[in-house]
Amino acid sequence: MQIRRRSYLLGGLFLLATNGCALFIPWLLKLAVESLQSLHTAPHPPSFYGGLIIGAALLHGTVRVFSRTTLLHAARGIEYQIRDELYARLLKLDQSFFAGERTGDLISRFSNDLTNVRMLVGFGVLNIINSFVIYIAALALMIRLSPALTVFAVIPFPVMIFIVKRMSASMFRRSKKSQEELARLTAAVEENVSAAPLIKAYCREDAAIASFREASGRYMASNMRVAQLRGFMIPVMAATGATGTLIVLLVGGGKVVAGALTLGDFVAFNGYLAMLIWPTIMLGWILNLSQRGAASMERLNWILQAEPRVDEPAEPAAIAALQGDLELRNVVFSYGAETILHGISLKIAKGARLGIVGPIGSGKSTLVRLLARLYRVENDMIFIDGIDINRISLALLRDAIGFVPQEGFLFSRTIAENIAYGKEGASEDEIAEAARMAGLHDEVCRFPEGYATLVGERGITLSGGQKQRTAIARALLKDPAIMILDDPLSAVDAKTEEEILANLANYYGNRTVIIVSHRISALRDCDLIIALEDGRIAEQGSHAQLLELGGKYAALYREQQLRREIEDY
Ligand SMILES: Nc1ncnc2c1ncn2[C@@H]1O[C@H](COP(=O)(O)OP(=O)(O)OP(=O)(O)O)[C@@H](O)[C@H]1O
Repeated sequence: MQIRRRSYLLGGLFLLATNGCALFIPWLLKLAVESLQSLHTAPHPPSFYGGLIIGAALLHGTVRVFSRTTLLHAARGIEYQIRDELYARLLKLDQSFFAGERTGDLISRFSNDLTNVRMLVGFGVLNIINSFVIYIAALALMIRLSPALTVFAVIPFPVMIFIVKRMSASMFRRSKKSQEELARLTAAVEENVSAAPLIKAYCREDAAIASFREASGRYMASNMRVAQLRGFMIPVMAATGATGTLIVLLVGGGKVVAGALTLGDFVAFNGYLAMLIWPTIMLGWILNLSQRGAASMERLNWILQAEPRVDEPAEPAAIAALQGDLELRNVVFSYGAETILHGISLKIAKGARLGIVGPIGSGKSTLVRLLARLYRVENDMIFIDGIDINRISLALLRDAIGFVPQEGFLFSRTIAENIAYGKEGASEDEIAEAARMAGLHDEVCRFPEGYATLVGERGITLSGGQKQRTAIARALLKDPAIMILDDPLSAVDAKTEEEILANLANYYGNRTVIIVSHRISALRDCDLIIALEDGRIAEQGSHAQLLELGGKYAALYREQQLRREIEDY
């Protein structure tokens, strides 16, 4: 990450100038008091120093604005940069990463954690420099005015350092816990908003409110623990700082009365001591900011350093495009400890159609996800055009595949924009043609605003079947060499599914097509059908061959036929 060194350097210089002006003022006060004490012998009248004090104060205010804006802008710049890098990294990560994460937690890293880091690199840095400069300079000037009085003034400092040290570890733990609770709360909000219809349908509002209240209570309690500690720290710091002032007033006042210290020096000394009070109070705040910032940076680094399990090939095969010749050689796969696919081998020639059928959880979706390399595939298992899939650049591979998942995602945009997502700059005709092939066109035309109808949160809610067909149209528009349809019409009835698939058959041409479906009627025309069972190919062949085999496929077909006849009747 590029740190904005120039801005920080400039901001630092402005801060030095700001502090220079501030430190000059007590010294001018000293000279003003001395001039008041000896009106006739002093080189300048008190009004002269009064004018200088006003000038220094004005300059101080002006430079202060520059110092703050420069440093705070730099912090905004860093925040912007980290946000960009986070987003880019998220887009690089694959399904295995997202499967293990809660969306709300990721969102909270983008909002809350990023704000904490910005506060640290902005206000935090600003106050650290400020405190450092003030401490060094004010102490040096105090020593110059009266070394003995300075010793009395700094008596409370070891106490303060002790308090800070004792509390910092505890503050870090409490801050981190509070951030984690906020992430959980964000995740709960996100989940409950998405699941609102489900919660209502099952009359679980009370339970949802109770569990949310519990999460919210935990967040509040963790924040209270942070606030308690901070609330304790700030007054303790302020009190110890004020003790210094009290000691100085007692000892210094005595010195002035005894004639061991001039009134001007005493006034200036108090001015410098007063300048130490604010940075001392800020010490606790800076500490808290650093702890929060460090904890947040740790959470952000966790994303920034996450490596995709599906990575780009070190030496991609030098090919311009894929044709769609597929071969699986003994494909084995597991998400975790349990093996999901056990040695799947098959060949699908370019332009052929493969149908996949099988009971729930038999591994159908897993198999097609691997073909699009959505999960990590071992070497020498999947080949496209004779090239190991791991040697094909991800952009080329994904470009060649039109993947329609079981639950297609729709953006909160118009139907046209959702379909056109498959092809940048698609014309209206192309969009309508894709929708027509997906059996969606007529329904879209019936919407008052046609293709300009907004869907999702800001617009109408499409039915499950309409959503699925929008996703199909999007994939069709992409014009891929390999089309993968993972049970894309489960939300429409068998007859409509057949009609749409028959329509799509005109489009397939010499594309390689893989269709997963629970309904055998949807796969009848495939060149090859595999019946999966527990991650293994139980039966394979054409529809006719499988019927002839008289196995599970044939039994399932008869059952589905019978059910349909009953439904039709
Ligand atoms: N992301 C995942 N992480 C862990 N396990 C998973 C994941 N996705 C699927 N599984 C498990 O892998 C097995 C196969 O799932 P898969 O979705 O491939 O089956 P399927 O045949 O497509 O089922 P369905 O007909 O319900 O779509 C199941 O036991 C499932 O629980």
